[in-house]
Amino acid sequence: MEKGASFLFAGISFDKKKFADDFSRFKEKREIDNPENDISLLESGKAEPAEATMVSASMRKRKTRASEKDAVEGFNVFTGSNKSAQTVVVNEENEKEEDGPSKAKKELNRQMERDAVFRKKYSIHVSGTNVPSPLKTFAELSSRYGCESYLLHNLAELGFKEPTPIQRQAITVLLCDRECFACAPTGSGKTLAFLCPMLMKLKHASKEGIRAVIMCPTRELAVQTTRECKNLAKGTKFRIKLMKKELMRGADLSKFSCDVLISTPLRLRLAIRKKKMDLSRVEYLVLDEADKLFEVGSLLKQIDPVVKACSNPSIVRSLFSATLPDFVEELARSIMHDAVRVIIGRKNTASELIKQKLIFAGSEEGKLLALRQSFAESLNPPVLIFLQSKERAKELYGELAYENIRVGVIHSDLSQTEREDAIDDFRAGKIWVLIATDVIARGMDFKGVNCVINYDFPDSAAAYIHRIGRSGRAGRSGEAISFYAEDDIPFLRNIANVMEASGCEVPSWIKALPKLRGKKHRPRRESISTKPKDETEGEANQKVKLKGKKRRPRRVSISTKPKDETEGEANQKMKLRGKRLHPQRVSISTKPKDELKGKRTKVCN
Ligand SMILES: Nc1ncnc2c1ncn2[C@@H]1O[C@H](COP(=O)(O)OP(=O)(O)OP(=O)(O)O)[C@@H](O)[C@H]1O
Repeated sequence: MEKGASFLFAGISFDKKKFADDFSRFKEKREIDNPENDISLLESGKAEPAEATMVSASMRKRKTRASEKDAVEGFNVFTGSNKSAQTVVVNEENEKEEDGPSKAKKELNRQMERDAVFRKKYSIHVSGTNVPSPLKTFAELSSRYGCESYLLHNLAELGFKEPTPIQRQAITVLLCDRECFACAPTGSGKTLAFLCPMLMKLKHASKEGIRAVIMCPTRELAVQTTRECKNLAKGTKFRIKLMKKELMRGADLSKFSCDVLISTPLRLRLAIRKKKMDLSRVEYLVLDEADKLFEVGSLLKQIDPVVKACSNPSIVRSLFSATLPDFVEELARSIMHDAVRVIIGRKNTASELIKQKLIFAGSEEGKLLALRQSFAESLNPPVLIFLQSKERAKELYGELAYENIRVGVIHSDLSQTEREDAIDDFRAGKIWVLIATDVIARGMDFKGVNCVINYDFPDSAAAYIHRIGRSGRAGRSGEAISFYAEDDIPFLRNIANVMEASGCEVPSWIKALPKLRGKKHRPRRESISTKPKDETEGEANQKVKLKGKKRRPRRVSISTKPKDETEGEANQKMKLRGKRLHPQRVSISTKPKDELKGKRTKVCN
């Protein structure tokens, strides 16, 4: 792990003067703290004032912090829901030993048993102390947490009838002011799992600084999350802002305020450093695709100062991803306060709704042939094709652009507008096959992608899970095809493990391959292009410019005549339009011209 990682989430100091209001509230709440009441309120699942539920949870959190317990207290990681439930029961019994068995305690035990059964049904695994009961229905947002009617209305408008497993658990955890790191399969509704409690916690629009921050690893994902957040907040006055270039043009952002700010780490870091953006009032911080953000390298360096700048002591931080490697868990465990870990199904597995296939293509040439053949046999758009670099994406685009397929390309060399256009066109069905780099491999929600093709083998199991997860979303089925060549064989086993874990068959010879750990697989690959390099690049660039125009490619002339001659004829023809056709024809005669003239003269005479 990089050195900088140790600073993550650190540096939070409480400025009592600046936060005098918060401080006095904090004091008040501590005075009325009563853990037993908290738990029975939380776990009963009955209608109760939202305020009471949330306040009690936040009190518990603050009490834990104030008592200076170990920061990771309560992390019975991998112990599962039953055991954590037991832990709570034992703690409760110890605390109230002298009171003897009470009705409330019995009810609490029963509730915990019910929760355990419910969690098992939805493959929800939790670790941490006093984990709140999962949601049974969206209506409980109102009955248990007093959510505003606009939210239930918007959920219904969006067609969401019942919560997905991650929503059932993560929403209640966050509503109880508990920090949370969550791992759930791709396409399982993680976005709503953090947006919904965030809007509920913010309650109403306010102009007091920046109140919530969501960090996403790519601009595309930030745009999508902003749109989803606005959809969910329809009918409210919440100011939901995407951190755009235009916003950065402001000379000083120290007074900038909004309810929700969605950004990539780089923009936000620049805004803090160069434009004095103030994040000290942020109450809610989400790191979406957390493992990507924590990847050692540039992103980690960018999020560190952002996380430090979010210095509000009451902040609730959460991490979400479909893949949660051990190093991210360790980092989260060591830095978050009394966090709850929520895992849906098995960690780091692909969605079971995706039919996965491996195809041996031998060489680059073999891949192109296999792709063309599969399109010829059956093309079932929308299809996404992933390549390992923008150069290769351009090359494949150069090969497919003039075939009878509506194909598009997206990579980091395109402008923001061109990238957004490509995504919009793909969503609208104007593009059937979208060739892409990993820039859209994570988080992007394209409804109904039928097939994902890994033209280039993914560089890790996590990359594989995210790429293929663009299909098989929200309960729909999908297909994933991965081409592999000789070079990829040593890396097959990692992917095969993922396939097997999600119920796909894997040949035994692949399972017998030696394990490879921690290595990223990005081999130097031969060019895809069957054309000279300059030509391919030129065409790819030209195509991007032509987007939206009629497709009339420059074709090699059919004419066998020199160019000038052909053009001359064409111009002449244009002039003659509407005149009678009396073309000057080449003489039929095989005799010399003079001789012929003489003869004609003769006849006439
Ligand atoms: N409760 C629900 N009922 C039905 N559909 C839902 C529900 N919640 C979310 N969805 C839909 O499911 C799809 C996937 O959701 P989302 O993009 O949040 O997945 P995700 O888990 O974040 O995936 P990824 O790991 O790829 O980022 C979206 O189209 C979303 O509108």
